[in-house]
Amino acid sequence: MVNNKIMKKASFKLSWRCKGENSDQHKHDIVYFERGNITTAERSSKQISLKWESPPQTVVILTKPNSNSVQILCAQMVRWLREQKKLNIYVEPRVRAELLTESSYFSFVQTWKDEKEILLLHTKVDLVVTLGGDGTVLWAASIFKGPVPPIVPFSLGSLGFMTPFHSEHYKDYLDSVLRGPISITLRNRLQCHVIRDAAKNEIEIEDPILVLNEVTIDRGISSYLTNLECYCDNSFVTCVQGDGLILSTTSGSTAYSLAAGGSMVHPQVPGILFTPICPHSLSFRPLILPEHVTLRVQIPFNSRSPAWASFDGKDRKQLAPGDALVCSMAPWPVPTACQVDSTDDFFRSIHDGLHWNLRKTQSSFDVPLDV
Ligand SMILES: NC(=O)c1ccc[n+]([C@@H]2O[C@H](COP(=O)([O-])OP(=O)(O)OC[C@H]3O[C@@H](n4cnc5c(N)ncnc54)[C@H](O)[C@@H]3O)[C@@H](O)[C@H]2O)c1
Ligand SMILES: Nc1ncnc2c1ncn2[C@@H]1O[C@H](COP(=O)(O)OP(=O)(O)OP(=O)(O)O)[C@@H](O)[C@H]1O
Repeated sequence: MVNNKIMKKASFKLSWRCKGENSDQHKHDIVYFERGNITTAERSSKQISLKWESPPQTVVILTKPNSNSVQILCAQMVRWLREQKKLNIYVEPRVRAELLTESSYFSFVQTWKDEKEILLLHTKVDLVVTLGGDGTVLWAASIFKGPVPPIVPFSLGSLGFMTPFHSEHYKDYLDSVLRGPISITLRNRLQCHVIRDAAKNEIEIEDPILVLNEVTIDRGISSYLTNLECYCDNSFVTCVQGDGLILSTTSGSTAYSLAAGGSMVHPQVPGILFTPICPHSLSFRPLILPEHVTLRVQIPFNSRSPAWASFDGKDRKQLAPGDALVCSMAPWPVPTACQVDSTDDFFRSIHDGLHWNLRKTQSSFDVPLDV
C-alpha cells in the first residue's frame, strides 16, 4: 500500500573536507545542493585558449642533440624568427656554439651560463619551441622547475605523442601561434620527493623532482622482487612485489605505463596512474587515482635489496631500505600548443603513433539477409 502522507524530506548541507578539515568555504564549482537536491553543473569544455595581450618578444628554441636535420632546421628557424618576426632568441649553450661555428651572423643569439640563470628563464621567454621527439619535450619541461611558458613542439622524432607540429610547415605554424589565439593542453606534472631514512624524527627533504611522464620505482640490477609498501594519503594501498611500480601522469599514460598494461588516458583527465610492472600475482590490476592524492612508496627495512627511482626515464636514484618516495600533483603544469585541440590531437597521436585498434574491416555478407 502506498502511504499518501507527504513526507518532509530531511534537509542537509554539504561541506568539503580539505586535508581532513571541514570547510564551508572550500571552493567547488561542480556540485550544487540547493533545496536538498544534489546536482552537478553542466560540464563546459576544458579546452584552454591562449590569446596574447601583447605580442610575444622572446623565444627559446630547445633541440634534440646529435642530429644534422635538427641542427639545419634550428639555424633556418633562428634566421626566420629574427628577420621576419624581430624576436629575441635563446638557445642552449651547446646550440649557440654550433650556430657560431656555422656563421658569426648568429652572434645575436642569447644563452645562459649556469643553473641560476636557467631558473630565471621562465621570466624572460614568452614561448618555448622544441625540435625533436617526445624526449625533447620532456627535456624542455625538466628545464623549468616552476612555471613553464607555452611550448610549441615540432616533430623530428619517430613517434611524437606530444609533438603535433610538422616541421616542414614551421613558418605557417609559428606565424599563427605568434598571432594567437592558440589552443593549449595543460599537461599536469608530478612532484616527487625522495625522503631518506623516513622513520627519522627530523626529515631532510631534497628538492622536488618534477616529471611530465612518470616516476618509476623498480628493482634496478637486483634479481629479487621489489617490496614496495604503497600508501594513498593515509590509506594502505598494497605492497608491490614484482619488477616495480609506475606512477604516471595522464600525459605519460601512453609511454612506459602503457607498455606495463596501464590504460591510455586523455591528458585533460585529472588523475594519477598507479601501474605495476610485472607484478608476481594474478590479480594486480592498474589503478587510476584522483589528482588530489599524495602517494607514498616506502622501502621497508626488511626489503631484500634497495630499489631505484627514475624520473621521466632519467636521473636514477637509489632508494635504500627505510627511504620513501612521496609524490603528488605539482602546481606547475606544462602548457603545450595544440595543432587542432586537446582531443583531436590525442586521437591523432594514438591512431598515427600506435595504430590503435587498427583492424581490417570485416566483410559484409554477400547474400541478402533473411529478415
Ligand atoms: N618499455 C617502455 O615502453 C619504456 C621503457 C623505458 C622508458 N620508457 C619511456 O621513455 C620515456 C623517456 O623518453 P625519452 O625520449 O627520453 O627516451 P627514449 O629516447 O628511450 O624514448 C622512449 C620512447 O618513448 C616515447 N615516449 C616518451 N614519452 C611519451 C609519451 N608521453 N607518450 C607516448 N610515447 C612517449 C618516445 O617517443 C620514445 O619513442 C620515459 O618517460 C618512459 O615513459 C618506456
Ligand atoms: N636539448 C637536449 N639536451 C640533452 N638531451 C636531450 C635534449 N633534447 C632531447 N634530449 C634527449 O635526447 C634523447 C632523444 O630525444 P627525442 O626523444 O626527442 O628524439 P627521438 O629519440 O628521435 O624521438 P622519438 O623516440 O620520439 O623518435 C632523449 O633521451 C632526450 O631526453
